[in-house]
Amino acid sequence: MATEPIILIADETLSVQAQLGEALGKGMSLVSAMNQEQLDYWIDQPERKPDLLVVDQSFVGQQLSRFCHYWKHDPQTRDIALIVMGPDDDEVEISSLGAGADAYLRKPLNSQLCRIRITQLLAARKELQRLESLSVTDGLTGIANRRYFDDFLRAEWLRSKREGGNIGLIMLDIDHFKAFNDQYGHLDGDHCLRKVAKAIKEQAQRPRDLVARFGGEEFAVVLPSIQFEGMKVVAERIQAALASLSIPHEASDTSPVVTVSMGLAWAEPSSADSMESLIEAADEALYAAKSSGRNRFSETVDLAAVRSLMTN
Ligand SMILES: Nc1nc2c(ncn2[C@@H]2O[C@H](COP(=O)(O)OP(=O)(O)OP(=O)(O)O)[C@@H](O)[C@H]2O)c(=O)[nH]1
Repeated sequence: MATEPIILIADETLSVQAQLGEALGKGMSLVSAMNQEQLDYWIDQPERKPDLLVVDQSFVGQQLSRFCHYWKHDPQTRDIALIVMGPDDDEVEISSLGAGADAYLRKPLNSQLCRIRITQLLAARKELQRLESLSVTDGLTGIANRRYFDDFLRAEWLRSKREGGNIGLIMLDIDHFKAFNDQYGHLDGDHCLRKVAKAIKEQAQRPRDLVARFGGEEFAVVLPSIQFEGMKVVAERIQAALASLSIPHEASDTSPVVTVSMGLAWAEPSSADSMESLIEAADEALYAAKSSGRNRFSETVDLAAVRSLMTN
């Protein structure tokens, strides 16, 4: 996949597109929109959206400050940096910046200034993304952390509720991990956690799946839009992946290699259920898998039973 930043230029004149192309040179991918339809096309790209939009004031006309305001608030576009090009006019510049544009370029364009502004904005954006990614990543395993898991599950829960979809959750816990640490030491314990995290992540392959470290030696897999039978397939794949990892665990009385126990829960979110009830259901199932011998998965599908447990 191309890692070059994508700059979207929305301007009805070809000469501006050409000037910016020349000014920016290599190392950036330039795409253009000559009308609103083409702009929408680029913004709707599910895989790779532009990193920066450079839009001419006349492209949006009288609606400039409204456009900037929406751009910075709409979840679809707010992460795309915004530069407005317009006349040599303080008022237009002030209203663009005041409404949320990240920078303003006066026409006729000065190529050097364009390059500097765009490069600076992209660098600042990259740094912000780096910091954001650190705050949602587990330092030891490199997968999502608990904070990200909470936000992600909440968003998916609300989405499923809105769209009448469903959502699956698998909670996993490494078997006899205390004994593993005692036998091999904490450094090997950390190494084992990294390998297990990677193996689990490789089994949740759909773009909207999430694997997170829930805490300690516990992991969570969120599977949006899945049928319950599909969850079992993922759980079986995880078991097989752990078996082929084959990390020795001499202190385990379950298996000579590291294994995991899993709890599966599935819901079609309704107003009667909460996200917490789904976590509770998966936890209950995990507990059942541990009590019935470990290295297996259990299912708690009945959210109603869990609901009554929580309210009593
Ligand atoms: N090395 C290492 N160990 C951790 C980390 N986080 C949690 N642990 C250890 O994980 C162990 C969890 O132990 P328990 O909760 O008793 O569970 P268990 O030994 O896995 O037993 P069962 O879950 O019943 O199979 C504890 O010894 C923790 O210290 C970590 O980041 N690194």
